[in-house]
Amino acid sequence: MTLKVEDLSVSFPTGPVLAGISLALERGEIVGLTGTSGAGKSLVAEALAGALPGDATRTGRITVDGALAPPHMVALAPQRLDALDPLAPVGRQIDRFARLAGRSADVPGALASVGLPATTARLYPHELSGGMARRVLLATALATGADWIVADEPTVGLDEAAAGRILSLLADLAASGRGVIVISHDLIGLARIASRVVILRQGRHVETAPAHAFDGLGSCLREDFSRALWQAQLAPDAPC
Ligand SMILES: Nc1ncnc2c1ncn2[C@@H]1O[C@H](COP(=O)(O)OP(=O)(O)OP(=O)(O)O)[C@@H](O)[C@H]1O
Repeated sequence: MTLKVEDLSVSFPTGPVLAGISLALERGEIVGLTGTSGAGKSLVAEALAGALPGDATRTGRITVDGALAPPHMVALAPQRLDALDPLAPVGRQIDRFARLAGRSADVPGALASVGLPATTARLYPHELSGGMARRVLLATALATGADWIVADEPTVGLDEAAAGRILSLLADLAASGRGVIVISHDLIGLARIASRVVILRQGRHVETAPAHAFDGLGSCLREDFSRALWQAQLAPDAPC
């Protein structure tokens, strides 16, 4: 099965912010989405999940195997941890998301699929570590039963070890047959788990590069902008 975004554009009353974005994703695959701050990554995620702000106008097609994707086909694990309701225990929030998607929730199952014990269901968001909160956001997305998951900056604010565990978890989700889009500024992490990385700049598509192009100084990347983005992340002792 293939999820396709074709010629996606988004504008607000203040003007256009995304134009002509296209990407494709297979089940079992991870595609990365990156770009500088404000490039439009979160808006792509929100468009995919049918969660754009009310004053946004969207054009373009989002399809699965050629048919328009119905609501709840793509589940979003949002960037902001405050997307979690501070007044509700984790289990109730997972249950709420599942019901919104018309499913009865398997809360322990959703928690287990992100490597959290069933007892996490009783905790409130303020009792979670950053890594646990990221996992809970993924669990709410998985509880909807969606085959397509968008994780928006799932490792931001985490130390290297916790970020590595989240990336492994996303790889496991893809290995279990889901299609996963991972939005991140961490190109090194993305290149490790994604097959391709889509690069955006100021609301426009720059290039879609295979993961192996993020190597050395990025000489296999097509665009100067992509190379600059990649080189900015290289360790100071990288070969020159
Ligand atoms: N509700 C809105 N009304 C008007 N403009 C908006 C709205 N939401 C986002 N934008 C604009 O759309 C552009 C893209 O925003 P978006 O949040 O998708 O960027 P991003 O690439 O995810 O950035 P970051 O990496 O900082 O999270 C920005 O210029 C932003 O100011």
